[in-house]
Order: sequence, then C-alpha cells, then structure tokens
Amino acid sequence: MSDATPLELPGDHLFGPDNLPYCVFTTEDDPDLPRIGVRYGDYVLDAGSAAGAHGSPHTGLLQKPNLNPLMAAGRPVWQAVRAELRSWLTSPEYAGTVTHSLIRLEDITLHLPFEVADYVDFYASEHHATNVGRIFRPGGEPLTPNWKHLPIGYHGRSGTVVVSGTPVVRPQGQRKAPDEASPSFGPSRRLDIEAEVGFVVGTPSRLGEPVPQAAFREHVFGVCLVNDWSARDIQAWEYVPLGPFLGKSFATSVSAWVTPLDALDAARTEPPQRTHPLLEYLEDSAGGEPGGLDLRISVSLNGHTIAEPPFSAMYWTAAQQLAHMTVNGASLRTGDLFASGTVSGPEVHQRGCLLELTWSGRDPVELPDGKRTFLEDGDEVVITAWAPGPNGSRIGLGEVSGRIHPAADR
Ligand SMILES: O=C(O)/C=C/C(=O)CC(=O)CC(=O)O
Ligand SMILES: [Ca+2]
Ligand SMILES: [Mg+2]
Repeated sequence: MSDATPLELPGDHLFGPDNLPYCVFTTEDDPDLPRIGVRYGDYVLDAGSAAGAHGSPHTGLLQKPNLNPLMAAGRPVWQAVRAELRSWLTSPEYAGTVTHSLIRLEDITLHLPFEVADYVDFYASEHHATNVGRIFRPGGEPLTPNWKHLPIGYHGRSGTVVVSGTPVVRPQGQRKAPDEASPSFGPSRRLDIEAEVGFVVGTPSRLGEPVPQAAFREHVFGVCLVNDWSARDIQAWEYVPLGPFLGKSFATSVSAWVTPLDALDAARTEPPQRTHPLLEYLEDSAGGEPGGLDLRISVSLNGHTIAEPPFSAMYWTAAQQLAHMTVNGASLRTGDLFASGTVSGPEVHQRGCLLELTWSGRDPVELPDGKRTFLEDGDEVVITAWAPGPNGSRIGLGEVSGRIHPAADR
C-alpha cells in the first residue's frame, strides 16, 4: 500500500490495471441489489458507486443490475468507461475517494453478468474436430468436407447458460451404446466437459446486414470462459442428422468475469497456417488485425490439472465466426454469446474434453482419488485462463467452475 494510490499491486498480478474485467455482484447487506463490479487485484470496484462519486457521465449505465445497457452503448462508450475506471483506480488524485467503492472479493456473491440473448457454439479446433470425428465416426474421414471452408456451429440453449459455481445436475435422457439393441432412459453415464472461450456481443446489428470481420471490435464487448457440459451418450445417439440437442442443452457454464476485448490486445496472434483458400468474407486479411488470441487455458478436475489447451491453436478466429454467423443477414442482439468450440491442441495433455483425453473411455486419466473416464457425481471441474498483457504483464480471465450433482429423482 502506498500513499499515492489506493491499491498498489505487484506487476505480475493477473487483475492489474491493464485487465479490469466486469462482473455483476451482490453483498450480504444488499442481496437483492445486483451491481456492476470491476475486478482490481483482490477487490471489486462497485462501478456505479465510483461513477456517482466521481461525477461520471456514465453513471446511469453503470448503476444497472447487469452489463447489457453498457454493452449496448457501443465501443466509444466502452473505451471512455474503461479509461475512467483505470484513472479512478490508479491516479493519485482519486486515491482518497475510490477506496470507498472497493469491496473485498470474499465479501461478494457473483452472478451471471449479462442477460444471454442467443447462444451459438462453434467447432473451431481442428485437433478437437479431428479427434471427435475419429471417435464418433470411425472409418470415415475425421473432418467433414466443409470443415476447412466454413466455421461449423450450432445454435444452443441460451436459457440454460449459468454462472460459474452453479451446480450441474447430471442430465437424464435416451442413451444407446453401439452394442445395445435399443435405447434406454436414465442418467448420463458419459458426462463430459468442454473447455471453451466465449465472445459476448455488445452492439447489435440490423436484420439483413452481414457484419464483416473488420467490424468485430465494434460489436464484440468482451470474452468469458465457457464450459459446454456434454452428455456424450445422449449426444451420440441423438445427433444424427440435425446435430447437438439435449446432450448439451441442460447447462452451459460461463465465468462471472467478462474481460474487455481491449485488454487482450497484446495476446493477438496469427491463426494457424491455412490449408485451403477461404472465400472472401472469411479471408484472414479481412479482419485487419491478427485474428487469433494467445490464451493459456488450464482444466482441473477435483483440484488436479488434467489439460492445458492453447487457444492460439484454434483454426477459425472469433472474427471469422462473427462474419460467418451473420453472412446470411441474421442480426446480432446485445447479449448474444458465441463460444469457440472445445479448445484442443496437438498434444494429448492439450485436449479440452474427457472424450478426447480418455479416448472415449479407453485411457482413463489418473487422479489422486482414482481413475476417471467421464465425470462422477461430486466431481468439480475448474477451467481458468490467462493471456499475455502489455509490458510483460498477465491478464487473468478468471475461472468457470461447476460441481456435478446426482441426477434428479424421477
Ligand atoms: O463431431 C460431432 O459430432 C460433435 C462434436 C461436438 O461435441 C460439438 C461441439 O459442441 C463443438 C465443440 O465444442 O467444438
Ligand atoms: Ca461445445
Ligand atoms: Mg452446453
């Protein structure tokens, strides 16, 4: 603690002045009053209270129960608010006032930070898609003929997107193993995770008007971590020919923190070498900046690290996904969430789901408390990530966690 600044942080802190991710929180005194927070060190800044105290023109946008109004306000406002937040937290002139709006992390409860509009999930890792293709469709080509020409995706269920920490009840449904003559009903026996990165839309677009890659920054507010829980037995039986449905719609967890896109500038990187020419709207040069992001993800099961998937290995970029998602004229709404798809790298320990890590249950992962093929009741999964920041700093993306609860009684 120095006299000049309210909070002196070590330079390598994951939540320093170059990060400033948003959340929505309540306190024990005001459990019915969700407020917008900004993480700084091990504190949360009550953004609405700080804005009011400092006479900010954005006070109204920050004194809201979720991020949607701020996200809808557009990039110039996002940038102005970010500059204000940074100055309140780091300039000596505000040291005496800003501390009144800082609350310790352990004194708050975090909530879903934005109202989710539509939810899309892509399939953008070549390593994941190749592995899953081999497992689900042995004997065939692992990648479908379209895979290198367009980012494959599906529309998910936005109403079951939940915040980190929400328990996940084991889903029930129809399952049929290849060696079974007919399907049976019951709790999933192959419950899995999918480590993903989510992109949160702020600025909406108009129906009929595609959003080009170059407009990515005008529309995408920030990034969160996603766990796309997947019941592999339900999925494998139901998905033909229309794709994922009940095997994935029971819950999708997101981190409580939304990291502004501008905090990830130093993490921008070129995507992998292209093996097929792309149509014009998907060309990498159409984005005007490197479309990849160097995010280092870590997946733990009951406190034990089981995978470290590199987001930089993703074949399709988020800007390409946005352009593809709207190329038919479909419009964007504030709160739309599009997830990258499971993040897997080329190495075994870089695979972002148990289906791949255990090769469909053939090679269990070893944990201190025993072997795992798929998730057991009581298991807790925590996905974290960080990215390189400016001047050697690191940008933390927080975590998305969830514990498996037994299937509901019928
Ligand atoms: O190849 C398939 O049949 C399905 C694979 C998936 O699990 C789809 C999915 O959620 C996309 C992803 O996370 O990459
Ligand atoms: Ca997924
Ligand atoms: Mg899901």
